[in-house]
Amino acid sequence: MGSHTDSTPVPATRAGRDGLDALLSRPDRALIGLDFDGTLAPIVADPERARAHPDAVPALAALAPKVASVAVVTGRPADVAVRHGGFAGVSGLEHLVVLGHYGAERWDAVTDTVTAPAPHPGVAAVRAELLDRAGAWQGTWVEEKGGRAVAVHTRRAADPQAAFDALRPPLTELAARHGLIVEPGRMVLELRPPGMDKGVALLDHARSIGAGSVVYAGDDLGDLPAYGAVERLRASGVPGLLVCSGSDEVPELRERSDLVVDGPAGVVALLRALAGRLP
Ligand SMILES: O=P(O)(O)OC[C@H]1O[C@H](O[C@H]2O[C@H](CO)[C@@H](O)[C@H](O)[C@H]2O)[C@H](O)[C@@H](O)[C@@H]1O
Repeated sequence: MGSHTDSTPVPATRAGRDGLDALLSRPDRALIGLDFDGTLAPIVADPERARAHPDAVPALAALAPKVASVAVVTGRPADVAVRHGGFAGVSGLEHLVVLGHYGAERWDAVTDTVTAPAPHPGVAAVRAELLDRAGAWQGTWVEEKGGRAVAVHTRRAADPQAAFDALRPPLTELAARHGLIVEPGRMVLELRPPGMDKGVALLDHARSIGAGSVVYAGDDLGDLPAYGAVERLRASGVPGLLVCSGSDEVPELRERSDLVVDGPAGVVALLRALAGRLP
């Protein structure tokens, strides 16, 4: 694990230190990718009340003009992440990109528009079946994600992990019957279309801007493909730094990261430190 000092925390791995060095020496070629929930926004019991850490936008606005690109890569619909993040119309974030629905959607600050594919018909079908069963799983809550996915949350159940484990097989069967996949996350099982993930989204964006280095920070299982993308980039000679916004809920991410920080407050401190190190 990296240790925090007053300045930039030090990655625990050689690859991570190379990624950080590359960012600091050529910031104009650096891509900063950030997950939203659990990374920029503290986890809360009600997903509709999740908001970016109060210092996140100022830190991003200080860093973004100094690097090639800052992209928020999230499972949320892009417009929801923009609203909950407070990302629109911010000086310094004129070129922010939000890749929503695991990269299926894209919001560009410069135009303030979202581009998205047509909704998958399976989503309406599973939504109808889930609403039929409303109340069957006590304490769970169904999040409707703009007609493009539905997520069953168990955080507010009496035993969140037991509810998650019990629901996973029937939801996997339901998703498969309608051509969808289940995306497991922190006390959430999301039913969504296949074919896109955060790794594809991050890699496409990195290639489209010709990134010379990549930093990616995440906290959840859905971020593992983005970690994989950074590892692929490293293998092709593009240095990268994997940051874990630490929690006890997802050890898989912590184990693959170069640097663990203390949740969204730690991510914000890192962003601020990076901005402070760059001209
Ligand atoms: O890719 P992300 O930006 O991390 O989004 C993943 C899911 O995040 C949200 O759920 C998570 O955050 C909630 C609010 O803090 C929390 O209550 C829940 O337990 C977490 O799983 C969001 O509601 C989902 O739609 C996202 O897919």
